Parts: sequence; structure tokens; C-alpha cells
Amino acid sequence: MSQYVAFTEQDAIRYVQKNTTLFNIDDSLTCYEFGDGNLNMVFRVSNQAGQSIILKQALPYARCVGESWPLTLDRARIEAEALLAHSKVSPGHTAKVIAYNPELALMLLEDLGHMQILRTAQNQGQHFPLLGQHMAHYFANTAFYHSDFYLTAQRKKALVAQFINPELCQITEDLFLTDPFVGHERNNYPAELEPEVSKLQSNTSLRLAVAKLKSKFLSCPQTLLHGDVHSGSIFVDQSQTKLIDPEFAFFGPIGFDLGSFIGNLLINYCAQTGRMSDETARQTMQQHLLETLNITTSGFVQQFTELAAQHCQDISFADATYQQAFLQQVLQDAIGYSGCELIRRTIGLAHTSDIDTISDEKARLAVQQRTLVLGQALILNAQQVTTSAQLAELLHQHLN
Ligand SMILES: Nc1ncnc2c1ncn2[C@@H]1O[C@H](COP(=O)(O)OP(=O)(O)O)[C@@H](O)[C@H]1O
Ligand SMILES: CSC[C@H]1O[C@H](OP(=O)(O)O)[C@H](O)[C@@H]1O
Repeated sequence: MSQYVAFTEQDAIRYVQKNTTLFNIDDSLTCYEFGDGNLNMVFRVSNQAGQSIILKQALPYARCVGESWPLTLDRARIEAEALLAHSKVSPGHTAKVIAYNPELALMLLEDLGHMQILRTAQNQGQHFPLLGQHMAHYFANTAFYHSDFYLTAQRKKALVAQFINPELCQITEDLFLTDPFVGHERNNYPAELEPEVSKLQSNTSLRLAVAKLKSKFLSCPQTLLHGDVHSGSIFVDQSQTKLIDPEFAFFGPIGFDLGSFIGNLLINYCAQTGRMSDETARQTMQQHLLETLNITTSGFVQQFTELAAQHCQDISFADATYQQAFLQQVLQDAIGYSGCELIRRTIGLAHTSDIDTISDEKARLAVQQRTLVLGQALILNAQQVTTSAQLAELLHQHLN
């Protein structure tokens, strides 16, 4: 990485001028940095005609903390290569990578500024009727085509090696699967939540279930995951859904991505109670979120089942009964991980604006209490669920 230098806006302009054909030589280019994520720099370079391109660059540390939290630059290569791999099997559902440069830890991406970040849109109460269908396609295809059902053992191991991502995985192992359940100084929650947090952390059944989920995250390379499917990593409009930001990609348990997404839908569901004062609009939004969740989960199971029936390459995994049992376990894992996402976004280091921007303190606290109860119920009951209809029933019991 000797060539690496953290870019200024002028560097970004020079790089784009030299390395793309998007702009004419005499175009006057402008640039601004507008990254709002936890880790990286994101520049938008535009010409006077309004054409633009995104340059995303990793810093040698986590942006949200600073130089005291060093972080591998290799995450930029992983992110670009995961976007490319996923775009091959779920075309149209990832941001297009125009170029990437591992030495400079940067990539050039299509500008999706005409779309909206899902979290922002959901916080405003917007509906996206095709979201569930698109996410189901993305989850089923990215999971199936990078799994042992499809890849030869040799090819799969080569890909596992290509996507070894220990530093970013450790962030998830710590922030998602450890700190909230055992206590850590990085955790971040209001003092009023202390009774709920200490009850949660002393629940041995919960800790056991989370230990199993963490063990699976550490040691179950089932497929090439995005690794961080939260609603800040999804661009949407009424006709399209595109994922960004898979810098946490690695080979892990299939249920992790689906579970992260389900968790984010449920965070928004709970948050709407503190956000929307119009009860009819709130109920309509919450119903839409549950429909999206159902369409995603049932669509994922159905499409993975069809892919496995038609394209399974390994005779040992060709049996439909085996495939059904495998998918049941994936669904149970997803439910467990969704519960962890609800809990870690409430009391862990990294929160979400769905909850944190609720201005009324009492309403915010009530939402936080609800996400903690729901998260625990999902983790503790995951093993009882065998179909997406049963997941809908479990949610019905705990949300009403
Ligand atoms: N391809 C893109 N087009 C338009 N905006 C983008 C694009 N990629 C990222 N962004 C903007 O940059 C922000 C941060 O990007 P993200 O990839 O989430 O960064 P980080 O890795 O730091 O979390 C996004 O919330 C979005 O506003
Ligand atoms: C210190 S990283 C915290 C948190 O941030 C990541 O998300 P993003 O890069 O999209 O902001 C990831 O969810 C990590 O757990």
C-alpha cells in the first residue's frame, strides 16, 4: 500500500479526470466530500452539465472514531470485489463499480444520488412496494451461487481465501454479537435503560443462544455475505433497489444478511410508534414494513428452493428434504441475527437514526424498551420457527 494517500477533493477531481472517460478534458469539475457512514470518505465529482461520479476511499482508520482505531485498507478491495461478485448473480441490485484501485483503497461508483437511502425514506414514512421482492432476489441469488450447492469445493475455497476479512469481521463479532450481551464500555444507552440492560445481560438462555449465533458467524463459511445489510446501505426508489457498502463481506452463515435486513425493518417498525403522530399513517407504514419482511423472507425461501432444485451441482446436496432442512436452519439463524441487530442498534456502539432522531425523550425510551424486548423474543424463539408463515405469526404475537 506504499502508493496510498488519503485524498482531498482536488485529488479526487484529478483522479477522476485521469482515470475515466465520463468527462471531457475541458469540463470544469467540482467535488465535495459527503460521507456520512462510520468508516470511509465519499466524494461526488460533477461537471457543469450535472453528470457525476462517486469516488469512495477507505481511510487507514475508522472515520467515526479517528486514528486511535486503525483499520485495514484492504476493506476497499473487498467491497469492490463483493459488489462485482454480487452484481453477476443479482444484476441491478448493487451499485455499479466503474473502477477500483486497491493500492489507493478507492473505487469509482455510479452516482445513485437520484435514489434515496432506505433508512431516510422509511423515517419519512415512504413505502417501496418492490423492495421485498428485490431483496429476496438479492439474498437468494447471492447466497445460492456462492454456496456449496453451486460451487465446486476448490472454487469455493479460493473465494473464501479471496474474501478473508478478519478486521471487519471482528467489528461485527464485537459490536453485534458480544458487547451488548456481556457489557462493554463501548456500549451506548441512556441510564434509564439500565434495568432492562442488566436483565438482558444476566439472561443465561439469551447468552447461550447468542453464543451459538456468534460461533456460527465465526466458523460457518456458507456463502459470500454482504456483511452489513442495514437500511443505510440500500438505495431505493419506486422501481429499483441497489445495495452499497459490502466492505464487511466474507464467507459466513447465509442467515446473517437476511437477519440484518429483517432487524432493520423491525427497528423502523418500532421507531414509527415514536415518530408518527397520525395513527392511521403509522399503522399503514408498520403494515407495509411487515409485508416487506414477509415478502423478503418467503421470497428468499422460495427462490433459494427453486435455485437448489434446478442448479444444485453437488449430488450430496441434491435431495429436496436436505435442502428444506438446510433452509429451515438458515431461517432460524436469520431470526436470531435479526434479534441481535435490534439489540445492538439500541444499546451497542452504533445506533440508527430511526430511533435516535425521535425528539421526545419518553417516546424514544419506550421505543428502545420495545426493541430490546422484541430482539430478545426473536433470539429466544428462533428455533421454534420453521417457515416464514410461522415467523409472521411470531411477530404478530410480539408486536400486538
Ligand atoms: N454510489 C453512491 N451514490 C450516491 N451516494 C453514495 C454512493 N455510495 C455512497 N453514497 C453516499 O455516501 C454515504 C456513505 O456511504 P457508505 O458506503 O455507507 O460509507 P461507509 O462505508 O463509511 O459506511 C451514503 O449514505 C450515501 O449518502
Ligand atoms: C465502527 S463501525 C460501526 C458500524 O458501522 C458499520 O456500518 P456503516 O459502515 O455502514 O456505517 C457497521 O454496521 C458497524 O457495525
